[in-house]
Amino acid sequence: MSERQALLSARQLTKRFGGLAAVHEVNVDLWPGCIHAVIGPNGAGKSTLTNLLSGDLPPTSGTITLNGQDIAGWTPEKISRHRLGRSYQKTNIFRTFTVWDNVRLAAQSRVQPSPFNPLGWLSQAARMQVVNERAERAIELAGLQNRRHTIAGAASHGEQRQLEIAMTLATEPVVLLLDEPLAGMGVMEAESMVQLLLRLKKDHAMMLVEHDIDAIFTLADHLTVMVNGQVIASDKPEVVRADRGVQAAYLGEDVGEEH
Ligand SMILES: Nc1ncnc2c1ncn2[C@@H]1O[C@H](COP(=O)(O)OP(=O)(O)OP(=O)(O)O)[C@@H](O)[C@H]1O
Repeated sequence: MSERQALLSARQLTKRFGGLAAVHEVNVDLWPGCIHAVIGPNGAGKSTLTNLLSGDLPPTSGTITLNGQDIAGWTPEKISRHRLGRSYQKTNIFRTFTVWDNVRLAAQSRVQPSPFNPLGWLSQAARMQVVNERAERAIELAGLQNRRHTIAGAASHGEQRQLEIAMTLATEPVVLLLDEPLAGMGVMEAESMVQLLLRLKKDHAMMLVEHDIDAIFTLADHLTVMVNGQVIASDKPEVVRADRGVQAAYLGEDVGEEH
C-alpha cells in the first residue's frame, strides 16, 4: 500500500500540551480507496491526532502534506477548502432545521462568493443549482433520501451521525477524517453505518478513529495502534491483530484467545 501515492501524509507529527506529548512523532498515510483505522485506549492521542490533521490544533513539530502541499499551520477552513473533511465526536448539526437544510447549508459554505472560491463568480441562480446538486448527492450517499424533511433534532441518534457525514460530504472532500462515527449506536444503526463507510471508501482516503473493534476489523485496510501519544503498531489489520505487544497493550485477552 505504501507504494501508492498517499493523499495525506504526516511525518514525525508531535503535539505537546505543557509537559505532555499527546501525540509524539507520529507518521500517518491516508491512501485513496483505503480506510486507515486508528485505535487506542482513552487518552492515547487519537482525537489530538485528528485535530492536528484537520488544522483544529497547530502541531508543535512535524509535517503534514495534503495532495503534495504542506498544510501544517493552515486554518481548518483553508484545509477544508483543499478538500479535507472531518466529522466530530459530538454532533455538530442545527437541531431545529430539517436534514435537507442542514446539508444544504454545509454545501452552501463552499459556494459563497469569495476571492478564494473558484465558484464565487457564478450567478446567484447558478450557485443555488450547484448547492442543491451537491446537497442532493451528499444526502443520497449518506442514505438519508427518506429523511430529508425530518427535523434534525427529531432524527434517531444513528441518523444524526449519518447527517453529520452527509454535511461533511456536501463540502466534497477527497480526504475524510471520521471521529468515532459508531459511538452510542445500537447493533442495527452500527451495521448501517458500516455499510455507509464501505460505500464512501472507494471515492475517499479515510482515517477512522473508532472504539468498535468488530467494525474496525470489518472496515480497515490499514490499522494503527496508539498508546500514550505514540504509535506502537501500524500495519495490515491481521498483522496488528497477531502482534503480542498490541494484544497486551490494547486489544486484550479476547483477541489473544481467538488465535
Ligand atoms: N487541549 C488540551 N490541553 C491539555 N491536554 C490535552 C488537551 N487535549 C487533550 N489533552 C490530553 O492529551 C492526551 C490525549 O488526549 P486525546 O483526547 O487526544 O486522546 P484520545 O485517544 O482521543 O482519547 P478518547 O478515546 O478518550 O477520545 C490526554 O492525556 C488528554 O488529557
